[in-house]
Amino acid sequence: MSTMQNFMNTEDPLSLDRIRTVLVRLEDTILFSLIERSQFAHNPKCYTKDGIPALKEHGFNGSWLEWFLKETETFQAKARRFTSPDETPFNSDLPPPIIPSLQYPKILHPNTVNVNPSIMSYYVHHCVPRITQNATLAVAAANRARGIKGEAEYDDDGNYGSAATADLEILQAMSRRVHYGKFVAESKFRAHPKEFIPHIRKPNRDALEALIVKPEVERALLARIRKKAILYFQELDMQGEPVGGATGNPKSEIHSSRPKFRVDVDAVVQLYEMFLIPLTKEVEVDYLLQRLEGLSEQEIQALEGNS
Ligand SMILES: C=C(O[C@@H]1C=C(C(=O)O)C=C[C@H]1O)C(=O)O
Repeated sequence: MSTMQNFMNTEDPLSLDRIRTVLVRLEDTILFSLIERSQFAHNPKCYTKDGIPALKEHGFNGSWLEWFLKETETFQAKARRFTSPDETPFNSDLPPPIIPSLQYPKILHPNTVNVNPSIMSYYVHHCVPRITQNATLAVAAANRARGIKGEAEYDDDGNYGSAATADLEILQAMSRRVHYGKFVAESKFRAHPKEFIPHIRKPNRDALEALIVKPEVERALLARIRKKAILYFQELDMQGEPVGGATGNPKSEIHSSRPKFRVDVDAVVQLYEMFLIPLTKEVEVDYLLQRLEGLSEQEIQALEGNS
């Protein structure tokens, strides 16, 4: 489903149920992109400023991933990706679209909320090492078999382009997911503006968070993510039988009781529980704190009267 269908072809773009279906669909995008990235080793030199010396020779002063992101977002900006209110770029100095922007309905209040630097930092330092563990250990074993020991090329398989392509899919999907919190916040605000306005006028993050948090939705989400991760990540052999799991087939040479997973299931549940959900709530509160900016006292009172 294209971004446009989220806004242009729906009678109620701020229906909380509709917004939540977008978040559910993004779960699949994120999980399958994590599977793609998990095929390649950590390749830590792709994430450090001087990891790939050729970049500086080509005038870029950043990491391989940052270069990949800048080049990709530059093209996407020309193709008007970032005129959509649900896309938030990691780079700021991007060119304008070469074709006219689509006329999206004015749904969100003008805002400057962009938490992509936090997404990038968490992804590079906490996510990549964990989701690439299987491939990294396989590269290390292959290197040891060739007599390469210790630090030398320990967790590098040279797949810098393929790994960065998967990194971008994950980063842009996580960014979309987290910044969708703006639509969630707008929907909740419009439903009960009178409840929110006092805590925006006199900024109170805790009070605003108490108004937006839905523990039952979070519990259901985490249970769903664990089920999806177990289903999507389990390794199957050519016959579609679980690898490493008890198959019940006496001929199977694999009788260990622990199935093998391409990506660590707990890592993905924690990605949501420890990072994506908390950051989405931060985005909701950050957005709400900007929700009255530019409105006259009369406009604010009209909002209060409408609730
Ligand atoms: C996104 C929402 O707001 C909050 C954030 C959630 C999340 O990040 O998954 C889930 C429930 C709420 O605590 C929502 O209400 O759906």
